[in-house]
Amino acid sequence: MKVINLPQNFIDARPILEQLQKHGYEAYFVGGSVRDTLLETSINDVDIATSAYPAEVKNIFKRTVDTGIKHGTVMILDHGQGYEVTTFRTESGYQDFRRPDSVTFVRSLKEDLKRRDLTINALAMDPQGNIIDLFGGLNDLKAKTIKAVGQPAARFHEDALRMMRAVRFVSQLGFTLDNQTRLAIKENAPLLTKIAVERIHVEWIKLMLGKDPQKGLNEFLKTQMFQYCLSFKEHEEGLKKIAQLSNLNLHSEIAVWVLIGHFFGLKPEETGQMLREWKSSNEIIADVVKAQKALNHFPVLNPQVLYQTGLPLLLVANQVAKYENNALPEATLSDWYNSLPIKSKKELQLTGTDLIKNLEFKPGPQIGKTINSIEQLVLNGKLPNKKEALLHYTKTVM
Ligand SMILES: Nc1ccn([C@@H]2O[C@H](COP(=O)(O)OP(=O)(O)OP(=O)(O)O)[C@@H](O)[C@H]2O)c(=O)n1
Ligand SMILES: [Mg+2]
Repeated sequence: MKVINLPQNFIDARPILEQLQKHGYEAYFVGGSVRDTLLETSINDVDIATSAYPAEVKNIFKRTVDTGIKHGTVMILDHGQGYEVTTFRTESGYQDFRRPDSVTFVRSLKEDLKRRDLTINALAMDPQGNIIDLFGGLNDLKAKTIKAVGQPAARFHEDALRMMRAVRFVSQLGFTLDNQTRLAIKENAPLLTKIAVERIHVEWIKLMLGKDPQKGLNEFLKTQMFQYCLSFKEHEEGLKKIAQLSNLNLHSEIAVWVLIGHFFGLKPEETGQMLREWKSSNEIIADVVKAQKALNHFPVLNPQVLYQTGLPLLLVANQVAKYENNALPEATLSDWYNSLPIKSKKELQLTGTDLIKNLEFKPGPQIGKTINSIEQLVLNGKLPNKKEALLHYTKTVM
């Protein structure tokens, strides 16, 4: 099989492969970019694999950087943008179920592809676009099957994260999990506890934002992987409810966690606590907590809630509200928000300095308190947002 119209990323990288070939080595595109090209979806970066050893690669090109030399990866800068080239390799050991004890460079493409996770990820493509399919990847792409290369259990012992990757691809591609692969995941699911939570997190979000998250979630449940992902083990019912939602179609990580917190029956602060275990950033945690708080008010939103949440997070909460039939038309939500007299404190036409200059306030807590009260009055339409009026009110009433 040959890809006729190679995407531009491959064409740009082709001189690197050709130069390796000119020196007598093999060089191929491998991994996700080949898979996605065959699926006719867009690609980002291309991975290049070669029979040349790292020292040999460095001899051929003028400008290289040792980005992962121990694992055989060298970055080549000769052709504008940097390209990572990795020497064919096999691995051995895997005592920690995460990474090999040792990496051995080899000259054979087959040896390299054999230790990759899934058949659809074990395809190679030469610079002319010819596909090299040594493990049935093309067939599985056609049959829409997610299947481990060779013995599934062996692949999962090499890197237990691959079990999550398999189910993530079920969701992302809408493919079906091969039976043997599913069985092996079920047997080896406890190995997930050996994997850094950050890595599981990435796969989990990709799963939830995939094109068929229900399908991915059902496999996540069926294989029992959820039992080994932090507090998910206590929320089988919540996960099942989510897996049964129709048209699950979220657009952001924040929406994913708001939905989860909501269907797990957690209070916003408890969702925040769960996210700390998942090692989310403070920024994401704050946004999720805010959006879930707003969700609890839907579909009745007073100015206070609109103001505190902000439009982007209101729209996120609205996405989740859909699954409780509480959602508002987005235009209505935007209109409500846009008709707020002020969107932030910065827009308030009265500042602490005004109070000091005009009303002889002394620096101290009283200033903040006054500004907060005025902010509330303006927000609720009780006072116009005009400096004169606000000063006058402060002077005569407060
Ligand atoms: N645990 C892993 C991770 C990666 N790979 C191999 O390395 C390639 C590149 O890995 P990565 O970029 O992480 O994944 P992709 O398959 O490219 O998927 P994505 O589109 O998410 O980048 C994969 O296709 C696969 O051949 C693997 O065998 N086992
Ligand atoms: Mg990739």
